[in-house]
Amino acid sequence: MADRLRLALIAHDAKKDDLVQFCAAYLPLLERCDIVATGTTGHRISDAYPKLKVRALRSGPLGGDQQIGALIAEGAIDAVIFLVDPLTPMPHDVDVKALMRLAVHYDIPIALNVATARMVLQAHEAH
Ligand SMILES: O=C(CO)COP(=O)(O)O
Repeated sequence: MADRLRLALIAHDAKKDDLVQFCAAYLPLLERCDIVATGTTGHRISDAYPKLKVRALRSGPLGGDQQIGALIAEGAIDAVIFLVDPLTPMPHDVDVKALMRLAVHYDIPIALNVATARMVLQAHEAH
């Protein structure tokens, strides 16, 4: 693993506020991460926390999930926090599935809700 945690942050629309709030609790740790995010999520995080280093890719429905999947395949991501909305059908569901499939295949921790996201960052903090 690289010195700085290379963290992917993604949230569906109904979960973006939860992700912004979640990040508030881990700002010192997140300041030591290289964060990559899907477009709208990345801009929400950057606007809320200008000190964080966030690289915003395409919006999820326009290829952002696929870009993060490709980074996973290249070995460029250490962990994914992806707050998914289980109640809303998504036009880009296949892209979301593909990202999850690659995270599973490459054995990259992927947190799909806040409870697991806490565990992922706490495990990193403990190192
Ligand atoms: O749709 C998403 C993930 O599937 C998130 O994309 P945005 O961060 O661009 O909203």
